[in-house]
Amino acid sequence: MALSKEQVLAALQEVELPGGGNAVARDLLRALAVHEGVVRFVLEGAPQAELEASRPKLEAAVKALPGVASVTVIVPAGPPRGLGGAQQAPRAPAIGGHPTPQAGPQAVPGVTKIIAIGSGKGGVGKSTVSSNLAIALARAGKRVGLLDADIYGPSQPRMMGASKRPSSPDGQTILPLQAHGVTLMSVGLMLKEDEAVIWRGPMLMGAMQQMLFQVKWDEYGPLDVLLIDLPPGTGDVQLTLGQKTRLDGAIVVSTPQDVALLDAKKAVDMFRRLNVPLLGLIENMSTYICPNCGHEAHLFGHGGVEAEAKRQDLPFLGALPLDLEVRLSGDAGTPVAGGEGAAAQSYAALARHLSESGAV
Ligand SMILES: Nc1ncnc2c1ncn2[C@@H]1O[C@H](COP(=O)(O)OP(=O)(O)OP(=O)(O)O)[C@@H](O)[C@H]1O
Repeated sequence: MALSKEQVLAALQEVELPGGGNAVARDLLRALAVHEGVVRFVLEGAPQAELEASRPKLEAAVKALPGVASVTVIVPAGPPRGLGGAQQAPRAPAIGGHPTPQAGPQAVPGVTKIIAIGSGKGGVGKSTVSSNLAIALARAGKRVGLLDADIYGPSQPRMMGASKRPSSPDGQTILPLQAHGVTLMSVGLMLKEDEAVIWRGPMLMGAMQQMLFQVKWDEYGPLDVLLIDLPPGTGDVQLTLGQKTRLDGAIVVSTPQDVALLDAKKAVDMFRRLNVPLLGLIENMSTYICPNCGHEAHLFGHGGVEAEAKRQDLPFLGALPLDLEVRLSGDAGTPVAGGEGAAAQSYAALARHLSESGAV
């Protein structure tokens, strides 16, 4: 029988590393390839001296397997790197490795409910709604977590005004931050601000798994709800979440524009296929009131999302106006929901509705 990846992983799991644990459990393996007896992999995510010291033992363990023609173990030069190249604090785990096997969807420890916030199209305000709703729910007395799963364009660190790199006391567990009363984690917190994520599907899946299960979500107390700010569209991240954990609900954000609505319908369809209960649709950037003359304009149309919700027999959760204050406060890291104006009241009403309906 041909040599398999599983056999190689099993052999590597048996090797105790100088720093304790094994390379599989500590997620130090990258790009494992097994082809016609030729085995190659990269060791990454621990101090280089430890990786170098581990290399001969790991090579020997794989060579001892029947059917192995050659083994190449690469230890990249330089300090440990993670998140597609970001320099890491000494013991922080690397993010974005290949996913580890998991038997079906699992609960996230310390979290009662998980609600995903998605959109079909980018730029419709999904992250803005996520951060403001998280704060509004926290103000209403809920214990709230916010996971920025928008891996290619993480905006929650900026919107929530949190930029400290999360720490990891044991090199495995990642401690989330806290901002505006919300427990927060984002891939963006582990990247340099202008660094691009260039990952294939499996790396994304590994990163999502880590974000769910390696982050100590109950660091500041158990959470009533974890909101997940999804990337736009219907791709690997959405699918991984559906496979790795149980989502208790989904909210779809759209602008009233036809192009956005078309994609929002696809997001609705995706959640239905993943068997995630749809809590409803939100129309963002619905109306614009001119601050000078009070004239009401509908820059992206108006009412389209409510009509679509009706057509799909889904709750319509509300229309949020296009408001300069919303953009400015989001850019400043102090979302409007933490203040007292009309926008804050809209979000408070949304939080109340979700609480009263038992969704949160
Ligand atoms: N109701 C609103 N009024 C004014 N500006 C808004 C409103 N909603 C969102 N914005 C602004 O629009 C921009 C895009 O919003 P946001 O990042 O929340 O969208 P997104 O759907 O999460 O985008 P992406 O798909 O790129 O992650 C931001 O600058 C944000 O401040």
